[in-house]
Amino acid sequence: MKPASLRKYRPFHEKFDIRLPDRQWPDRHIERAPIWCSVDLRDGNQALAIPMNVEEKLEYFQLLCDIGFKQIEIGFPSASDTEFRFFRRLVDEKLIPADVTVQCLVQAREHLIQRTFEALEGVPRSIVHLYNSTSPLQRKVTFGNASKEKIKAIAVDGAKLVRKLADQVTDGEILFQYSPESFSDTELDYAYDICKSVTEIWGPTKESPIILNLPATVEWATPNIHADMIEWCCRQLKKDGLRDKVQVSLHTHNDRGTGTAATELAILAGADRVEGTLFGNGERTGNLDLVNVALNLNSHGIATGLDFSNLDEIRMTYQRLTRMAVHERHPYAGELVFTAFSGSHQDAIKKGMDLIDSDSVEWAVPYLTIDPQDIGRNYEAIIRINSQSGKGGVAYVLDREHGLDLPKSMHPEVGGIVSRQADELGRELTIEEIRESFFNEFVNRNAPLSLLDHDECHVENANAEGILVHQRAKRGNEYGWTFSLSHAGEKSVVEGYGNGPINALAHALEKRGLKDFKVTDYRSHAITDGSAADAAAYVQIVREGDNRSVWGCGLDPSIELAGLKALVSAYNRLHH
Ligand SMILES: CC(=O)SCCNC(=O)CCNC(=O)[C@H](O)C(C)(C)COP(=O)(O)OP(=O)(O)OC[C@H]1O[C@@H](n2cnc3c(N)ncnc32)[C@H](O)[C@@H]1OP(=O)(O)O
Ligand SMILES: CC(C)C(=O)C(=O)O
Ligand SMILES: [Mg+2]
Repeated sequence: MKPASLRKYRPFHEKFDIRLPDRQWPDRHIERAPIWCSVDLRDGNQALAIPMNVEEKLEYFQLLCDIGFKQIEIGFPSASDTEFRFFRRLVDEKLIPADVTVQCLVQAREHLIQRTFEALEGVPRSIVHLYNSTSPLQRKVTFGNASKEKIKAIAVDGAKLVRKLADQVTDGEILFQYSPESFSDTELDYAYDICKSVTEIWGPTKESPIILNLPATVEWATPNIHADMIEWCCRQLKKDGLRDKVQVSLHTHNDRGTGTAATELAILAGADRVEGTLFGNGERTGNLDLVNVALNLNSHGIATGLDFSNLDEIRMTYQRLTRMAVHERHPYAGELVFTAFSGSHQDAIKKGMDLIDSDSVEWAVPYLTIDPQDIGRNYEAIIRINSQSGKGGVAYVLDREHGLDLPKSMHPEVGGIVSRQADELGRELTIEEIRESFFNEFVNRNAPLSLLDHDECHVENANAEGILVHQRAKRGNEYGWTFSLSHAGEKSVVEGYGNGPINALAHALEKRGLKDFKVTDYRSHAITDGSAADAAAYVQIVREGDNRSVWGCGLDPSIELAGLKALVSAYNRLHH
């Protein structure tokens, strides 16, 4: 026997008896974006503890227009004076762009419909969105055991009144939309029957279609059931010769956390239009997040007509006006969604970003579904360093932020030191702290050994004509340098020979009895980030005896001196 806490919920198949064995949606692909309609100013606004005031709604409306929405549900003008005044401000101050259609929601009730048409005076083009609730639960609970006929009559009477008042409008075009609210738990054939009756009253044509909005007012079921319901309705419309006269619209909520999935599957099932809000604001767990669905489409190369290239700014405006927060892990918009802390993710992202930099057209960076730059995010935040981070991430930050392109075999040594520091501090390190940690440990170290000066050695030699000329001192293939050194406070000037200055310095140290190492690796590069130093050099030495290897780094405007400083740094790290 199930516990009472489970017995009170009915199994899926008892609650949703939808039979569609030859469903087509699972094998389809989304090939183009739906028509978008923002319901932020209505469904979003009605869910706020402090609904937006008129000025805030005006700013939000502008934001939606800037993003590119062409259909915007601006509110419920018959519901309150604020709603009415907001709408009139839009109309009277001519704030509605010519290519934007505003939509007004109204319950199928006479006085509210009348008032809505008063608000519509002088609007060039609008959608009157009529609704009434249809599910068995709402019929029983909200409407006191109202019969199916009675509920259908509410819709039919409302549709007739809307038709009549629209016919009297002479200064604007009125489009029609009907929602059987609570469609998601209404008997399908009954919901469709009401929709069909409303459609017949409104008499749509191919050129002037109506919108049937089929809301998942509450998300009761899995997304596949929602998709089946939508496909079933689309098929019925086709059978009745209405499919091309009706735009099928989706309006999902997110009670089970699958609003986005439900919408995407229902687009596959044939829907033409999608209603939702920015970042999914709305009743309870919210409406569909339009940003999420649109950017999902973008991530498969589908144009949406919506511009989220400055998503951070949009998010901040949204937060200010709604007083809602967007979670750090919210798809696309969250502060942390393009950030990796963990070592293996950082390693893969760094490798992917390096390849993208060089020659690729196709986005192929592990762990990142889209290029953060598409939505105005920069690469800075992609990799952040804490104790979970690895060498790849540290190298990435030093490279991206400080222009230091460390040799690969140097990464483990640097990564180990930086992530130990993060572990000790028990927190994330800032970009500056990472730089400081690297500089303190690896760069231009000058104790116990320091290089005070260096110069090329020259000698006077007689040329073929017997004239004395000044020439580089040379032994075989090796040139000579003099180095002014200080070791543990003791100064000396030593000559050294080598095929380059680094080997010559190693030779000079050998002559001073300080050489217990071999130079095993060297690389240098120009620094492109415009910092004071222009060249970076990295030298690895290995101690003869215990084989301990260390890297050092030198920074200097002269690439030659940068190399010498790198060797001195490595020496000092080995002898610290
Ligand atoms: C799923 C959705 O998001 S639907 C949109 C919901 N949005 C809003 O409600 C925001 C704006 N709403 C409002 O300001 C108000 O609710 C109004 C102005 C629309 C209506 O307010 P009121 O008339 O005071 O009533 P209230 O909202 O409490 O409605 C309850 C009554 O309306 C009835 N009702 C609801 N819809 C309908 C309808 N389409 N036809 C007839 N009666 C209806 C209910 O049965 C209930 O009747 P009862 O009082 O006899 O039990
Ligand atoms: C009014 C309707 C469309 C609604 O918001 C819903 O059903 O969720
Ligand atoms: Mg809703």
